[in-house]
Amino acid sequence: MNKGIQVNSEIGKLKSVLLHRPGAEVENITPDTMQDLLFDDIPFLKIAQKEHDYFAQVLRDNGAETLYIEDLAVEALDKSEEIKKNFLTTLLTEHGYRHGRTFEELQAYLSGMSTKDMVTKIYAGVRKNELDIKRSTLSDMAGSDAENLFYLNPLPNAYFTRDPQASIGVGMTINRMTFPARQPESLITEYVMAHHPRFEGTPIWRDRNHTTRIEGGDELVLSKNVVAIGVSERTSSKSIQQLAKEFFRNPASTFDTVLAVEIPHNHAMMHLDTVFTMINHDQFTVFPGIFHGDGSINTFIIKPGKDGEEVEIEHLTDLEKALKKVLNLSELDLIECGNGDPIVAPREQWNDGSNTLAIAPGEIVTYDRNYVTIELLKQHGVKVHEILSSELARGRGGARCMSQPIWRDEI
Ligand SMILES: NC(=[NH2+])NCCC[C@H](N)C(=O)O
Repeated sequence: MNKGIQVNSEIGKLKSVLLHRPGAEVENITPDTMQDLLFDDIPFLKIAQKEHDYFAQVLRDNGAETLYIEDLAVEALDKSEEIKKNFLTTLLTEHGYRHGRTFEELQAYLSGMSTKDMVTKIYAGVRKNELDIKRSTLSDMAGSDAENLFYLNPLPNAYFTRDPQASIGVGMTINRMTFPARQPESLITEYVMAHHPRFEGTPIWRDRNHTTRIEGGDELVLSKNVVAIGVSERTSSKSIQQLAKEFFRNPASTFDTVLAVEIPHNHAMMHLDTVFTMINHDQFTVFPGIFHGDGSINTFIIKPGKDGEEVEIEHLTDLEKALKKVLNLSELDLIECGNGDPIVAPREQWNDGSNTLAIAPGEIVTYDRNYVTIELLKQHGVKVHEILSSELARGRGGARCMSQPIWRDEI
């Protein structure tokens, strides 16, 4: 077992990875809550679990240790009664419950369970009909709160373990998530990082106590010194600049370059990794829909500042040029999702055709349904492991989104 974190690339052989097996939370999505819960449909849980187990098996068969974050959370919270209590208090407070009847009843209900059941329940959500709380507050009887059937909403996005945090180098960012539906997920990461013995002493580049937001799907480790970050629906330019400064300042960091890439702000492309992933030293997938009509795109190379400036920023509008520059490459192979076809590319992107998980240089895991992109990848010499995707894809995330590497071999 490797302790701590080692992720100095997107492509080094994958040795350990964090997953979350979709559970009862997925069955707590309804047509009315779907949008707030960031889903476009309701997956069939039994099949989603089968598909997820298959995905995990492919990773194990190829030499990766699979760790389930829900298990690590139980181990971390079981370290002491106090840790468990603080976690619950914070969770409830962040949901807006402060000392008072509901707070106390929820606390009693959840802390009366085994830690495993409690964690499972927190993912699944706590329905109002599970507790018999006699309340006479107006918010329980009128307005939008009264319509909500949950005291604690389900966390159906939790199987996208990529997003609540990001492993970068020897450390992590623990992320302030954009939407309330996902904010509790990074609280779970925070407790795992702080209290699980496996992660003792791990540097935290940026914690979740910020007002500016960032999500792991936007954070790509291109090399030991370069991180690419999407300026997206989920990640703001302010967070990127703050994180860049931390990389340049913190002696535990080896990163001296941040490449910010501005992508369209919409649900189909909520993170950079839905339109751009790294496959090999010089190979990437890219969705052509991110380029402006003239083929340009805003990219910004951020470096440590000189002459008292915080940082130095160079603006380039050519992605290929920017990548060559930061990675010191003379040639680059950008492989277009759906072969750039105006129907196939957006169709396959919608189901994460550009979202690949590299498990070694030139070797990836990706959804089977995106067969046009897969064929093209093979023509470009990429070794492809196809995984099942009927139900998992309904959450708008693919193999990279469903995995948080914590150890990769150096390349
Ligand atoms: N790394 C990713 N692209 N993750 C996809 C997350 C999808 C999820 N439904 C959300 O909207 O948050």
